[in-house]
Amino acid sequence: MKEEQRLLLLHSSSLFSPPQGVKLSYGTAGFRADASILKTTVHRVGILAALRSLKTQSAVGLMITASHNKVTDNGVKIVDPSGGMLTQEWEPFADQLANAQTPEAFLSLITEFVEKEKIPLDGVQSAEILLGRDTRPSGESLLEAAKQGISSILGAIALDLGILTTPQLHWMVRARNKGMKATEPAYFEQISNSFRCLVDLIPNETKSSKMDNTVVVDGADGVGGEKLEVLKTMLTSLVIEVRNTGKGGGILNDGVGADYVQKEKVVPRGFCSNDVGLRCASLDGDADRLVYFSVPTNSSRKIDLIDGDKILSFILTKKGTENLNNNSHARLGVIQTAYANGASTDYLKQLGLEVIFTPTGVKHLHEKAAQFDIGIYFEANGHGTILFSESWLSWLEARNNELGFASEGSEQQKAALRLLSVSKLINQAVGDALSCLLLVEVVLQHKGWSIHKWNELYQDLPSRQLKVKVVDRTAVATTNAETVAISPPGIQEAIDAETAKYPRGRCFIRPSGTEDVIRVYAEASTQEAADSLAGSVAKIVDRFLGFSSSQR
Ligand SMILES: CC(=O)N[C@H]1[C@@H](OP(=O)(O)O)O[C@H](CO)[C@@H](O)[C@@H]1O
Ligand SMILES: [Mg+2]
Repeated sequence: MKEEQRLLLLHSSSLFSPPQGVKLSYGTAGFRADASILKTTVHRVGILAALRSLKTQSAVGLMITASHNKVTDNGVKIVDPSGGMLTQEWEPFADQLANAQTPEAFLSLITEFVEKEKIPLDGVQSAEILLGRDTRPSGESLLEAAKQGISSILGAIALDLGILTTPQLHWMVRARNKGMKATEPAYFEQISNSFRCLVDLIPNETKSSKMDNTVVVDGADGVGGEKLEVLKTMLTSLVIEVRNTGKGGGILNDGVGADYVQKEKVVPRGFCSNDVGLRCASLDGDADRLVYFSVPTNSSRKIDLIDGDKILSFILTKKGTENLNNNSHARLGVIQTAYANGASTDYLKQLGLEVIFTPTGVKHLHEKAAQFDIGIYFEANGHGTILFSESWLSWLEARNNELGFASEGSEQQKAALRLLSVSKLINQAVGDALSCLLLVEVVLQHKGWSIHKWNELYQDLPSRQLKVKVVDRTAVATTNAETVAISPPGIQEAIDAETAKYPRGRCFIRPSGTEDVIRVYAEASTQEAADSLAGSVAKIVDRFLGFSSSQR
């Protein structure tokens, strides 16, 4: 490393000191913590992003968001050149960098890594980092820290793209590296155009059905609501009413948003019993999750929830998957996590599909989905997308041209055109609530289905999720796609013994990667049973790891 570069890094990192007594970890989706302690971490991630860009000789992204977490939290993550999450191979290095205690220790970690990875840190090659942030008030100053980090790498350029949804930034990084326009207007144009194509391809029989084409969306008082207000003006044949746009003084994710709606199963702020019969949807704080809901008659605050599992199950109909199999021999992959409702997995298996399970977090699901011609993944919380492999898309393009030549307007050609449009509508870089919303809406219009018909696709098994605060959540280690706890010793046996008491009981625990808690998930044949199983297992967690046990 050049002396000039060494001094620059030393000087820059001496301006930021790491928080004391905190061990930071890259986690499920980057570093997250109370925003007040994150400046140094973000500065260091700026440097890391520049190194990643130099290593890959491509543009990378840096997003400042804490998604569904409370407004006072924030976070930072890197978007790899493909538009996906930072390669998991670099996560241990990210952890080391974030936890280095002195500028000298920080510099020596970088020197060693740059040598090992053969990163051209010579000031000749340039790095390019696209920056985005959500609407959190702490975002602006954290972004400045990221810029300072980036500017301490010679020849690195930061492009500040302002306030964006997380999926928009992922989309733009991917577009940039493919030589396409990487701007917000280009993003809106692509998704609204492909939506229009799909609407044009709706069969006449259902086009004339009396389906309500209005959807009411809870924007979580975050960036998604703001962006949806722009997108909705570019659409025909769909009316979007946005509530909780962030403009009315509501607090981000506070009693609103996809995480709240999915976990609490009650109406978000801004919705009430007058909304009976409406098709409603909810985005999370950075608009990468989408769930739907409706307000049943005579409800106090309870909702009928349509989660990510039901979005996935509804997109994959029997007829559609058979057609794919027979006409294109596409290898179809369906990916879920242990949080998927058991009834959804049963439903998908009944369609003859093989379901693959990965650990929680899009980085795992996405990686698996990318191994198929068409890989579809959703987390129960509404984060998911459909990936199309480049080679299968080329085949489809050729097939479409061939069909157009032989029999323009045939059903087969329409099917090919539909899939091509879906591949442009649905974000190929990461799960995206805005593009998913448009896909769901056009599929509903295509089928002529109401939200109630959709909800009846199968009946969810009652479930309950709880969080338990413990002394050290890293004491829990899991295996088998997080369904079995291998430490602390004896805890899994205790969970199994409890679960065995409940018909259709299923329960697992894992440390959250975004919050300082252990998550408990329980499913059973009745809501009371699911609540009781989750409660008993939460007590087991507390007994093995809780504050009370630490005092003993
Ligand atoms: C149970 C749950 O919903 N977990 C979420 C949550 O991760 P945790 O590691 O469970 O905190 O946030 C992740 C990022 O948004 C998301 O990918 C994941 O599904
Ligand atoms: Mg999110």
